[in-house]
Amino acid sequence: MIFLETLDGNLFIICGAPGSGKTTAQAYLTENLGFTKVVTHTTRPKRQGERDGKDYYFETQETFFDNHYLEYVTYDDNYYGSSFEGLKRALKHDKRAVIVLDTKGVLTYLDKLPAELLTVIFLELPSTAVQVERLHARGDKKARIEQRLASKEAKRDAELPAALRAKAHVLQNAELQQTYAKLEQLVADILS
Ligand SMILES: Nc1nc2c(ncn2[C@@H]2O[C@H](COP(=O)(O)OP(=O)(O)O)[C@@H](O)[C@H]2O)c(=O)[nH]1
Ligand SMILES: Nc1ncnc2c1ncn2[C@@H]1O[C@H](COP(=O)(O)OP(=O)(O)O)[C@@H](O)[C@H]1O
Repeated sequence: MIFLETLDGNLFIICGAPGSGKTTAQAYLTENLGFTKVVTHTTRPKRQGERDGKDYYFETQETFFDNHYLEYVTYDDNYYGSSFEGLKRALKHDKRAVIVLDTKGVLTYLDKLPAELLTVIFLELPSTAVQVERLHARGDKKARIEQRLASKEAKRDAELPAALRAKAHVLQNAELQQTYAKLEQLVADILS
């Protein structure tokens, strides 16, 4: 059993709509700013180029429940969950970790973990047209994009939920270098 009160350090949580740049922002934090990624678990099929244990732990409907979850959700008909072990491992490493969650998961984290541990970033897209363009550019097929954007979870996460307004730092992800600069500034503000 892992006790949540024994966790300390800084956990940055990134949320936002599909294609808002969550994975891109997370990679910037891990590759440039010394963060460790919390790898989460999912039953969704691997996208081209994704690797098991790096992008996600890819699970089947059967193996998904072999893990101990701090929380898990259904998103567009697949399970996604973050394990106690993964979180503890990432924070132990250098006490600066980053996780990508849907907004329901963010609310659970705010409920279960000490507030001083958490920084929440909500990424905003300039427009729906840009969102679709970026999902195409990532290699998602038209039918997949349509299904994903029609899901109730994607619709919910298109805008910052009211319950997160007081806590989330909203970052518009338009021009990428500017987004990176905003991330650097936020990290400097929080960690200094
Ligand atoms: N609550 C929760 N959400 C997760 C977890 N892992 C990923 N997600 C979220 O699941 C959603 C779908 O992720 P993904 O299939 O990678 O699609 P994407 O948003 O298009 O990159 C995103 O909002 C992720 O933030 C998790 O462990 N818990
Ligand atoms: N500011 C940006 N300008 C142009 N392309 C971007 C920008 N941010 C992210 N992308 C690209 O958009 C696609 C979706 O980004 P991704 O990080 O996978 O989003 P998410 O994880 O939120 O679904 C990727 O191909 C990524 O390289």
